[in-house]
Amino acid sequence: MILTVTLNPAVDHTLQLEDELTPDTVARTDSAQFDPGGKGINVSKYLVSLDVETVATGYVGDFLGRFLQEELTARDIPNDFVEISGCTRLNTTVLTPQSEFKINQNGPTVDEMAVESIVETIERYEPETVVVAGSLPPGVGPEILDRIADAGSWDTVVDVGGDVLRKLDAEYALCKPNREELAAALGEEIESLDDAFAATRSLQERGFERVVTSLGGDGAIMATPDAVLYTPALDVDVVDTVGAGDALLSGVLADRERGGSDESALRAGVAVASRVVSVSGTSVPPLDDVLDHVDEMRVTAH
Ligand SMILES: O=P(O)(O)OC[C@@]1(O)O[C@H](CO)[C@@H](O)[C@@H]1O
Repeated sequence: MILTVTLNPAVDHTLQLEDELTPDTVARTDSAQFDPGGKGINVSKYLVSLDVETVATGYVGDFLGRFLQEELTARDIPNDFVEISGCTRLNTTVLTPQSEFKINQNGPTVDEMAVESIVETIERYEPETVVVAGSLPPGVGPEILDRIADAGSWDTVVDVGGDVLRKLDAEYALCKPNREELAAALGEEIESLDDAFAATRSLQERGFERVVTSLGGDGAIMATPDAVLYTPALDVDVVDTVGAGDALLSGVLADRERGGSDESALRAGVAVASRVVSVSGTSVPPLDDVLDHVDEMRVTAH
C-alpha cells in the first residue's frame, strides 16, 4: 500500500477566463472549480484511478480542511488527516487563452506536536511505500522528512523543493524533482536536455536510489544505479499543467507496485502525466485505459 503525506494540502481553485487579464480591470467568469489538492493528495487521487491501494494523510484545518476531507471521501479517496488549528490554504490557478497563472498560499503554521501525530498515523497503516510530497508548511523543517523515512521499514519517496532536498540525510527510494527543483538542489543551471541527464545522475549519486525528473513538455528522465533513461512527452492538447508532476509520479509508482521495470515505470509515468494535462485543475480524467499502449513509447539510455 502506498501512503501519501501532504504536509501542506490545499484546496485548488481554478478559474478559466475568456480574455487575457488586464491590470486595474475586473475580470469576470462563469467557471469556478474546487479540487482537494496538494502534491501527495493528488498522487493518491491518481493512484485510486489507477487501481492502486492508497491512503492520504497530512495536516488539515478549519473550513477548507473540512471541505478537503469531505471531497476526498465523496470521491472515494481513503484519507486520515491530522487536525491543526490554522486554516488549510486555497491555491488559485487562473487560465487565460495565452497563459497559466498560479498563486499558492504559504499555508498555516504547524507546531512540533503535530509532527509525531503524522508519524503515528503512518505507522498505523504499515505501508510499503510512503510518499512525502509538496511544500513544507511554516513551522516544519526538513528534519520531518528524515524522521518519517527513519521511522519504519517502508520505502520513502520525496517530492519536495530543491533547497529541502539538499538537507536530507536518511535513505530515500525515489526523489521526483522538476527542472527548477533539480537546478536548486544542485545549485546549477539546467539549460539543455543533456544538462538535465547529467544533473539527474548527480542528484541520484547524492543519496537517492532513483531520481525521476519531470520536464513538462520535454518528457521525463529516470536515473537508477545502472542507467539514465529518457522518455519524451506524448503529443497532446494541454489545458493546464497543474498536477502533471504528481501524475508522473503516480504512474511510476503504480507500475513499480505491479512489478514493472524502470523502463516501463517511466513510460507509465509519462503516459499518466500526458493524460492529466488534458483536464483543468487537479481533477482526475479517466485513467483506466491510460497504460494500454505504453509499450509503444520510446525509452532511450543516456
Ligand atoms: O505549494 P506546493 O505544496 O509546492 O504545491 C501545491 C500545489 O501547487 O501542487 C499541486 C500540483 O502539483 C496543487 O494541487 C497544489 O496547489
